[in-house]
Amino acid sequence: MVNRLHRRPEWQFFAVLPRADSKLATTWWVLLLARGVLPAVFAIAMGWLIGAVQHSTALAAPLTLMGTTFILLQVLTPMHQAVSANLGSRVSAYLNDKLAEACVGPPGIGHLEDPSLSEDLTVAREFDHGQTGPPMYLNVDFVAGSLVELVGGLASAIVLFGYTWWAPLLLVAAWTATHWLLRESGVWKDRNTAEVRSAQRHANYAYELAVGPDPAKELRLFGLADWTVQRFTERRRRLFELQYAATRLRERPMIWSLLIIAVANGVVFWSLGAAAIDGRLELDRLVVFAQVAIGVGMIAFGGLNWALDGAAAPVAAVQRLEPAMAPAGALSPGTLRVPGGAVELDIRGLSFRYPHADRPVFDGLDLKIPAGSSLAVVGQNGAGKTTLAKLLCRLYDPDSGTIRVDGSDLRQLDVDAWRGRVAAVFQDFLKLELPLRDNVAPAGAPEADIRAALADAGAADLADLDTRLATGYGDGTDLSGGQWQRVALARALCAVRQGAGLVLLDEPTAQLDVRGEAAIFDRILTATRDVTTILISHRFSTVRHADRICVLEDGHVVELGSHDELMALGGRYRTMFDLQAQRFTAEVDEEGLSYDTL
Ligand SMILES: Nc1ncnc2c1ncn2[C@@H]1O[C@H](COP(=O)(O)OP(=O)(O)OP(=O)(O)O)[C@@H](O)[C@H]1O
Repeated sequence: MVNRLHRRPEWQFFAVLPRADSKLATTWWVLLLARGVLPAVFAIAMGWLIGAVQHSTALAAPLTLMGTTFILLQVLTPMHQAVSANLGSRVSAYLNDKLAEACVGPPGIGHLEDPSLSEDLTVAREFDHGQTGPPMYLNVDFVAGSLVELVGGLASAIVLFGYTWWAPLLLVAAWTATHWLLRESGVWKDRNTAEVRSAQRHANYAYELAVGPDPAKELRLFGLADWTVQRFTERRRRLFELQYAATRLRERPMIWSLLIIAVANGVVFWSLGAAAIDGRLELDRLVVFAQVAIGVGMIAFGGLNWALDGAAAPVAAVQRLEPAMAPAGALSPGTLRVPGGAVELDIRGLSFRYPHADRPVFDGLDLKIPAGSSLAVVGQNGAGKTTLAKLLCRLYDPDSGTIRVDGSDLRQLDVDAWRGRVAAVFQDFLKLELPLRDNVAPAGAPEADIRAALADAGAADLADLDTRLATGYGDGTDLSGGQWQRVALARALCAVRQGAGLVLLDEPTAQLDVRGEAAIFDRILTATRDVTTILISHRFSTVRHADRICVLEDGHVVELGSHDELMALGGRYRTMFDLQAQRFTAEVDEEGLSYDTL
């Protein structure tokens, strides 16, 4: 029972408030309780004043109480609103931190590619985006307002006990019954179903398509602008339909609610009236009890309302994500470190399947890569080349089989220490909105190494090291696709200068022009000659320079050897090479530079 209560999103929301800011949360609760009880105090003060007038006693005390209560009612509301807005912002900041920790914390990346977590990730950002309701800084005030009503209703009920025990019980039961009867129409139920979350995610995606500068080009070019707007509108409409269905008032329970409330109030007010006529209830007490009897109705409008539902859902999503992401992105802990220099890799019986994927990418892969050698990996799209690079970086652990690094199982190595020994350029490499210097050496490196790495990548004159590589900043600039790729290459080459023993290059020259690629590739090979290099590429003009080439197919190595050996073999490699060669002719340009075409 207590556990179930703890798991409720509403509970999680209230538990987060003091964690976000304990002082503000305490102030928020104190103001909330004060605002809640003040209407009942005002009713008592009014009764007191009427009594004083009736009995001609001193008016100063009841008038002071009434005045003070009235002023407090006026003053505490804006104060509470300001505290709520502040607390809401703190809660957002707290949740953002938690979310960032949950995403960045795990050493692997399985949790970020796990489809079962992506919907919660969308809902979790609602406290900031406010796509389906008010954002957190507004919502905390709405929650406060509803709780003030709830406390007000309860305070009124307590005062009503002064009249008789059954009246408050009857009214509280009646007003609470409306909650129960209207629960099907109640917004705290059905608003965060998997269907709603999925609709929300689709709406979010459509929105990002519509506003992002990257998709903007092709959306326009392919005439998809209207389609995007339509998709966004449709998904939003679907979202609202689902929310409406979850929140619309159902007729029958509504009629029952009205009936119960009418009967309960009728009984209480009939009793109050009868007592007043019989002379059992003086006018001053009648005024107080009649006011609080009406006040009990506030219970119906307070508490579990849509604001609390909207505020609690993202909190609950963040709380769910925290424990779910850690195991999904976990890797077995290791402590070993490999000595410096080039590493030897020995892959045996490697099997791996992405979470929730129907089939494995590898199912018994064997491959040995001698220290200091270069290996090119070729194969059709989807053959598993990038996945192999991810496994070698230990972004995932294999399901079975081993990857041995200088004889040690990769799983037994200290993850951070191993990653310090690996340099990689992925197809979707990182573009940091930071100066060129930090893009080349995010963890810092001597300036001479940064400049040398840039020169090796053919980017010596690209920009000043302190130029920020991003538009949207006063001093920033953006680069072309090929220029960015040179920066990513420089980052890997700089890491080699800092002691990396394995370099993974996944289509490192895909965005370079043929001449740039030819000029740069020899320099890359020279810069990486003392380390183990794995090159993934569809460009056979670059692939042929590797010491050995391996052809991946269906998760297995189907051919392995030098360019000449594989050409002599006349198998897959030869076929792919010849196919590409037909489209190229060797050229010597006006400067006498021979493009290394096939
Ligand atoms: N995050 C993921 N979740 C599930 N499946 C994935 C994921 N990433 C890749 N895959 C699947 O794994 C297989 C191997 O993908 P991978 O990216 O390694 O191929 P690749 O050989 O690098 O392809 P390409 O030449 O197109 O870059 C593909 O079938 C792909 O659909």
